[in-house]
Amino acid sequence: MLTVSNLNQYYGGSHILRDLSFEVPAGQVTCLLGRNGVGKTTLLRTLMGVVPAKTGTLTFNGVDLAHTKPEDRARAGIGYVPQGREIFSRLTVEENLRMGLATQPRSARVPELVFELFPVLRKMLNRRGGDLSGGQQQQLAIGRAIASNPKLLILDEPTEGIQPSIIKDIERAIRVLAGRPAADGTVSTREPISILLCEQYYDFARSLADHYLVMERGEFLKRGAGADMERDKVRELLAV
Ligand SMILES: Nc1ncnc2c1ncn2[C@@H]1O[C@H](COP(=O)(O)OP(=O)(O)OP(=O)(O)O)[C@@H](O)[C@H]1O
Repeated sequence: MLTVSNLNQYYGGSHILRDLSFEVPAGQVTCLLGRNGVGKTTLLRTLMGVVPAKTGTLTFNGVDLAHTKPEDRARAGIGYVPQGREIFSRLTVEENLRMGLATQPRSARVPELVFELFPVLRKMLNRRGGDLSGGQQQQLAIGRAIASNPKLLILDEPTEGIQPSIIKDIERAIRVLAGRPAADGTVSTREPISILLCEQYYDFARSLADHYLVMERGEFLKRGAGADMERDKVRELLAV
């Protein structure tokens, strides 16, 4: 479980994250929603240590990570799929996936799970990242994060600019990772991964969320159970 307390973040003089406290419960899907520019990406980058938090505490499974580097957080079991994917366009798919093994023992190999979730990546192992479609690159970015064997996976708008068929694949992958039953009723025997999913696509978030958080101007405007998103009129809160 990830526990965040009184987190504050600034860009220069702008107060971007305002005293945020929340939890990402183990083995569940927590969706972070909010309009453009409210601070979602800044929050995820702060959780990952890409930008250091100004104040606040952050513990992951009881370990204080607030003053650690991104690689330490990755080593602690936090995987990150950044907005815009940030794959290496000149490296092959296989080399990109192997980047995810950087925090693993030398003998580690790309887990079979990556190819089970995204079979297209196996077919394209020798292609350069830059030659893949946007949707395939998103699958590669998620695959790379899974290769690091995370206990918590943080995804920043994985559906942004992605075609519907690949959105379906990504949704299915998140379900499998979170230990939900597949369409045929089978359930993976793997330990479920906790998911923190930042999204603007309401229906996608709604279909996956155990919990939701709605952000506005660096604060949480509303939070609750995924099952209550309709009742709580979350869709209206995201409308421009
Ligand atoms: N590196 C930066 N330097 C200064 N200001 C920034 C920087 N990155 C983001 N901001 C500003 O911080 C605020 C929050 O941005 P952020 O990207 O976290 O929002 P967001 O909710 O993720 O939006 P989006 O959905 O568009 O990515 C915005 O006003 C943005 O202009």
